[in-house]
Amino acid sequence: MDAYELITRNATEVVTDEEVRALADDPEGKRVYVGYEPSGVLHIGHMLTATKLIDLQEAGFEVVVLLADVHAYLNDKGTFAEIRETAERMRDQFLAYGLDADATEFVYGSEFQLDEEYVLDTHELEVSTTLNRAQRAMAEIQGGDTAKVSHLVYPLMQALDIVYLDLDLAVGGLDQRKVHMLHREQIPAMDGESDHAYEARPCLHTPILADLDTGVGKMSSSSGTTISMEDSEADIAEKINGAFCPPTRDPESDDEGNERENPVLEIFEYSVFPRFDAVVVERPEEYGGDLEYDDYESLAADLESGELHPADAKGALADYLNELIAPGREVLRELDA
Ligand SMILES: Nc1ncnc2c1ncn2[C@@H]1O[C@H](COP(=O)(O)OP(=O)(O)OP(=O)(O)O)[C@@H](O)[C@H]1O
Ligand SMILES: N[C@@H](Cc1ccc(O)cc1)C(=O)O
Repeated sequence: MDAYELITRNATEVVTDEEVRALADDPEGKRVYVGYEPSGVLHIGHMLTATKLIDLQEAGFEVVVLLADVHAYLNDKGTFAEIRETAERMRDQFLAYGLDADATEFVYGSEFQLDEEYVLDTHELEVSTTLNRAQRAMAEIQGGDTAKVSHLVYPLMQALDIVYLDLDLAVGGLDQRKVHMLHREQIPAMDGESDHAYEARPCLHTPILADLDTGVGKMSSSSGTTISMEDSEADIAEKINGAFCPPTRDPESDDEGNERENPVLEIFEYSVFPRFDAVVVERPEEYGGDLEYDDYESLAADLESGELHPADAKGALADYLNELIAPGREVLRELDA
């Protein structure tokens, strides 16, 4: 796989393709980040972007993980002291998940977001951005139903982080795209207080997983079922066993099932195949024996044709997910001991 393929595999969107191709021509030492509101426990949504960071690390990028403590505070996720404590827990889980400790820089937002130049730059963006624009950027990020003033400052600061961390590429789930678009439009128009380059950076967005039980809407940790590093092997098996996984999809039918995604296949595609060379589905001899897949497409085709039964696919998915999650679970156990 060449650098461009590795950088962009499983990305839903890159902005712009031309800029990302230029990075792929010489990725060594380029800087990329994902920012996370510290929430204590990594869930499968965080893991998707972390998997992309692992790809980028392999391609030669320097990875920055922003533990966005100030942003979590602005999004009403707790007191500042509580947020700082959960950030520390999250850092260890990212390393356990497979990020290379020597090539990953962890930065707290509060390390630079309270500096005078940064604060003045935020104010400059407050002057140049309409209320409507900031609110739209936050639509998929804002916690709670009521927009607060803090929710309007939040996306402006996120747009500025990309400048202050001297990044060459910003990565996030597709829910971050409007903030990234705000970055691309507003930053080049700034006067700016600092020596950083006020230039728009390319962005890469990872997919949003569908709800595990229904395949409709977004998998969410506050409602519905999600997989996290707190889950035991038995929890994972139970959750995956209950997941929506229709055996076949008939494109001609207007049955409701066709509007749903298949979360089991999504997790195979975005979380499992990028981390394992091959996937083995164990089956008793009487049902045809083990199946081995080198790529996602052949597994999906077998599920579609009926060669692979959903129950067998789910069993394998639970095993592979457990393997990915086990080291982080161990870290949590040690922290709580
Ligand atoms: N369904 C999903 N699929 C992929 N990534 C997701 C998903 N949900 C959240 N993320 C990612 O996980 C990170 C945390 O997002 P967020 O706090 O919104 O998730 P959450 O804990 O599920 O929140 P909520 O309970 O409000 O839905 C973000 O980086 C986001 O892009
Ligand atoms: N907006 C991100 C968190 C974040 C904060 C600041 C950033 O610079 C980047 C990302 C989220 O929804 O989780």
